[in-house]
Amino acid sequence: MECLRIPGSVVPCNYSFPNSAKSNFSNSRVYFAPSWRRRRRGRNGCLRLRGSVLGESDDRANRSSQIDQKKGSLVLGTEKDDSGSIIGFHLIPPSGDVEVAEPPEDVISDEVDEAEGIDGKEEPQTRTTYNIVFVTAEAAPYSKTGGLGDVCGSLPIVLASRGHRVMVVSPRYLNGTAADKKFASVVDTESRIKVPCFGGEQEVAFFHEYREGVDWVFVDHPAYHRPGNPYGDCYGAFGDNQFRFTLLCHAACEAPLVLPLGGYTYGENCMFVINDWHAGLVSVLLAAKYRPHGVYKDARSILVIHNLAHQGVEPAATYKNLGLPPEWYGALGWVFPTWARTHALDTGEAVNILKGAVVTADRILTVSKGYSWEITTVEGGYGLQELLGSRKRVLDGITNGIDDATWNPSSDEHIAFHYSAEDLSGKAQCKIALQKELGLPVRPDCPLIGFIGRLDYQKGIDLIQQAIPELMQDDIQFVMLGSGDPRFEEWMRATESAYRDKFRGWVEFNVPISHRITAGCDILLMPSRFEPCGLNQLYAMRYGTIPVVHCTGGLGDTVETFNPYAQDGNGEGTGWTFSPLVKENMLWALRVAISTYREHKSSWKGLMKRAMQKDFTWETAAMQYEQVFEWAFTDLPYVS
Ligand SMILES: Nc1ncnc2c1ncn2[C@@H]1O[C@H](COP(=O)(O)OP(=O)(O)O[C@H]2O[C@H](CO)[C@@H](O)[C@H](O)[C@H]2O)[C@@H](O)[C@H]1O
Repeated sequence: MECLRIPGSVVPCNYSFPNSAKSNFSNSRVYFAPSWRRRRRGRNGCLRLRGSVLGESDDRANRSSQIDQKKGSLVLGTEKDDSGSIIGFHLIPPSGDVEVAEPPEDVISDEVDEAEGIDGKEEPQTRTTYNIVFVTAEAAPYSKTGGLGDVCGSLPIVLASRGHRVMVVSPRYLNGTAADKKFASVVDTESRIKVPCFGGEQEVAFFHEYREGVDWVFVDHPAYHRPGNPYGDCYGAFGDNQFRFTLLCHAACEAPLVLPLGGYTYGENCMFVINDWHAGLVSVLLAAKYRPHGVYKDARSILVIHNLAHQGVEPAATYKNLGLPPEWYGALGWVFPTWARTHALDTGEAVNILKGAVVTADRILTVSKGYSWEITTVEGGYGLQELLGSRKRVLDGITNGIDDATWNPSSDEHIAFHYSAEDLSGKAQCKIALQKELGLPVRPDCPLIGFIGRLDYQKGIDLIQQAIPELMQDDIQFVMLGSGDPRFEEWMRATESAYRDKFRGWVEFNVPISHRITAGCDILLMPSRFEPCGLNQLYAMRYGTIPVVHCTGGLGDTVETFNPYAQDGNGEGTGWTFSPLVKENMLWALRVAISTYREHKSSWKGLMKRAMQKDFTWETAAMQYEQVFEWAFTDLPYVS
């Protein structure tokens, strides 16, 4: 058996790893390349680079690709054209002091056949592959309170299907309810590390599941085991969230180094995709704790901002708990403006974890193009606008996709009747089924308006509150599903009692009913004050439910206002956007939508079909992510 040795220890002598990490690095081991690697090998045992996001032609099949051992410790796969010129590189994902054995030839052949498909269908392909490590507070189906869970549950799978090696690191939440079953299939890796933070060493464990091509890694610690959701309970946000997510970030930085997943660590050359403030310490740790010791010097980090309103701000005195060198205070240091201080002696000094990530991440992404601009303005920047503006060169926006397996009206397991853009009859039946389920009068021709979302200031619930007395004068039905701010929950219950034959307020986080509302309604209302992307309008369009939205962030980017003059009302638009965000505008847009539904049936059908046919697939977004990965690796990593 031929062995390829990857030389060069990644562990510098002056860097102290926890014991568990040392044991993984101290022995050179011989491994069979795991299945994710075998899948991408050609029959000759060399890595094959197939397909391209850059639009290369089919003659790529003739190009040779081989494993080269470069001077030093880096190993690159090179792609050459017919003349032998090198036209591309990719990093062999794991590095570290390990030996990799080529699997037997027959194993390789089987994997290649499988990858190409018996029917000759090409798998999704990519040109350069990366070791990608998502760090996130939530990932569906294991944990979800909103859109972050959806994104981190779907995008990693699509990137893995495109040839990348992908790990998702998230906490193992147990809250003593049936939701704990979601972690039933994850297993204890028996790998433990000690995290130096909060004045001591915290032992955390790693659990793991390999599912749909992704390594789902769960950080386990007693702080993640308590009633409530990932961030809080009925009394509000947990007081130790800074501690809980500091643990997550430290553990996520160690995971690629210490976990031999499939017998093989991810190694140092990773692309960390860090999501929101909960994961924000990762890029600070890379810059402050690892790179000065020669570790992760070739890794990159991308901060993905799903919601700038939450930044992980705590008193300045907590800085010493974070496990960072004292001289790095400035990266996180934050001073509240005078008006936001509580008393005359309050200096307003704080640590802001998201700010630290904005400073140290190699690139910054928001979840739509529109939002990437908004966060550089006073209105949308939540105090970080100037800093974000100073990083404009590396700031971009990529619109989220939707998971077609979960959100597809022709196969959705939560809805009673299936339908498609070609045959819409099932949608009418879904509407009747929803009216029955909600106990509303069954009236197929009565416009049914829906709202789904967190009951939060962001979502503009107060505007709906203001508009309801007027809206209830119209011949419509309205259903709201949401949980969050107790004042809005109470208002929804009271409104349902006041308008029993027209309004339903379902106070709960309930995924199946969210699918049935998405399928059964005619119109989805989203008067969000700001919306980094918004997924519900994307789901609604996929289900032929017409969105009426405030023109902000991702809502403005994804919903195209209906144009009654284009092709006699049959040409353009997938919904209605309104701006500015005032009750009158919202009511006006809703009423135009309602009259179009009632009086212009063929225009409405056209709207539904165009909305359903819009491309919001993760494949499209994943290709854009790959482009940003490439840019990040082209630039030098952040150093202080
Ligand atoms: N009561 C309930 N029952 C069942 N399901 C419910 C529910 N309330 C909400 N959901 C679900 O949670 C998700 C919410 O996604 P959004 O994108 O609308 O919002 P969120 O503000 O959480 O996400 C943030 O991150 C995402 C992802 O990047 C951005 O799209 C968004 O703009 C940003 O605010 C949807 O899947 C929705 O169906």
